Amino acid sequence: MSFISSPVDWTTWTPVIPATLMFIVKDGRILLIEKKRGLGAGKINGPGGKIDAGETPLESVMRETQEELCVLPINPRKLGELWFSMGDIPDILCHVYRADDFTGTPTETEEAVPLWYSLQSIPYQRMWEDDIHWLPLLLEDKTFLGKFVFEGDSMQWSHVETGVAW
Ligand SMILES: Nc1ncnc2c1[nH]c(=O)n2[C@H]1C[C@H](O)[C@@H](COP(=O)(O)OP(=O)(O)OP(=O)(O)O)O1
Repeated sequence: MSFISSPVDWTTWTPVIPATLMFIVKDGRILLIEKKRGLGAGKINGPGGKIDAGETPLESVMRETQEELCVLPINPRKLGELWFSMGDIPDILCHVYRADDFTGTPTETEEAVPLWYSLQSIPYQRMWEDDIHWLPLLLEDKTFLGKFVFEGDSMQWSHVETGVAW
């Protein structure tokens, strides 16, 4: 089923789970992960995860990137937010960061396999369906707000605006 107008009233939508994503872009390549467990296991994504109680989004994305890949982003900046109405699981608000450098060596952990891709060969077919709607904006250094309605793994509706001030 596809909707022309949103099946969700975003003016009253209330996220349950705050989360983060980090994309490190360096020398014409992007550092992604193959997620080994949890929500989205088997998919390719950026490192990130749920924000712990008492953490800021920035603290969380630094911790998650260190835990999942053993690297620390340098000068991260927030470029986007993703609002996910998920249907069968609690709704997620995800803060999206970009960094252009890092310290450490990307290393496989219990949670993730590090994968470098050239910016011309990002594997969108192995990623969440929404990613192709906003990751190109992040690569252009543009800010964005994406709103997505999912049923299971299937995206039912999407809207992305750019030029958002965070
Ligand atoms: N649709 C979509 N596109 C892109 N990215 C995501 C989604 N849905 C999502 O949930 N995500 C991202 C947001 C988060 O970075 C992860 C989900 O976090 P999760 O792995 O469940 O959180 P952790 O804290 O690492 O997991 P546990 O430690 O609880 O296992 O996916």
